[in-house]
Amino acid sequence: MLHSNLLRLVARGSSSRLMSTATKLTTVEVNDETGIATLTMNRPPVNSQNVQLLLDLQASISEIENNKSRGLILTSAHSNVFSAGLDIFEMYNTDVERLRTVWTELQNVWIALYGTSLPTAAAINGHAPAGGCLLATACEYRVMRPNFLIGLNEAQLGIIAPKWLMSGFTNVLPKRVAERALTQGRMFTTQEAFEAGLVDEIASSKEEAVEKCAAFIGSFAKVNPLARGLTKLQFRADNIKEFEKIREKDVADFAALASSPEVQKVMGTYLENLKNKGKK
Ligand SMILES: CCCCC/C=C\C/C=C\CC/C=C/CC(=O)SCCNC(=O)CCNC(=O)[C@H](O)C(C)(C)COP(=O)(O)OP(=O)(O)OC[C@H]1O[C@@H](n2cnc3c(N)ncnc32)[C@H](O)[C@@H]1OP(=O)(O)O
Repeated sequence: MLHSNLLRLVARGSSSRLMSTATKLTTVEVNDETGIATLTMNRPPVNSQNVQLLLDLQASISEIENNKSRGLILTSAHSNVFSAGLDIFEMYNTDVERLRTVWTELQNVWIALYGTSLPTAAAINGHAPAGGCLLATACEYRVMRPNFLIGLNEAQLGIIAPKWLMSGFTNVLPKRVAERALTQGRMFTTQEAFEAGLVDEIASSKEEAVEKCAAFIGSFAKVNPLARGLTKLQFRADNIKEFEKIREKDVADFAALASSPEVQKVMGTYLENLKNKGKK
């Protein structure tokens, strides 16, 4: 008997296959004509990154690498949020072990996406704060729908993001612009992000964003994939090496910080504000 979690191929129109991964919060769809895989985050309402979503993202990235797709497009199933970043509910009033797991899995997703030799692009079809921006900037190319916000807002929350978490961001922006944005905890509108170079193109719909991402990935059609991938990784090697050196200490530092009464208090107030916002 075929278990529903087994890799199954479901016909979707004439030219794409929905490859149900052994996961529930992400789906992978491979376009048969282009060979490009679309990885969709689907954790309503805002794709907040709990441990399960982080694990599912890792499984989907591995699946796409193993099924010989030509590239990966990351997007969201929701109409106005790409990803709200880490699930703050999961980090609030919990034990240190859980916090260690959250952070370890965030690191694992980042390194899987940032360090893949496959061409990657993000179709940002909604807001992308904090961990949402982290995933988008781990990709090589970004296309965003208008009138949304993207950025690393940690400084606004009184939190210092580690260097690896900022490295995709600092890769794509001039140093001075990145420093100012990170110290301000600035959230860029789509237009501002485009003008600064944080996103590469603006698209009026999710479909158009995915098409533009596919065109970017298609631009490598005539390039030797091994040469392309190794060249990409040479650009990223310094950040990856630096991250590998500190990754365990980084987990310990995060768990200590996030479990401290001061940061727990910030989280509690933040969650209250988020809930009250919904009531207004
Ligand atoms: C704040 C403390 C963080 C603590 C970290 C501690 C130590 C860290 C040290 C260093 C590392 C720092 C790295 C952090 C990485 C992160 O990703 S932290 C997460 C930061 N994310 C945000 O600040 C985003 C918050 N959300 C929003 O701004 C908005 O929700 C949105 C994404 C712009 C969408 O707006 P919209 O109007 O569409 O929706 P709502 O705001 O009404 O939300 C709907 C629903 O979803 C819940 N929700 C939203 N965001 C989160 C979240 N990040 N985690 C969990 N739940 C979230 C919200 O509460 C609503 O729920 P409902 O009221 O039950 O419907």
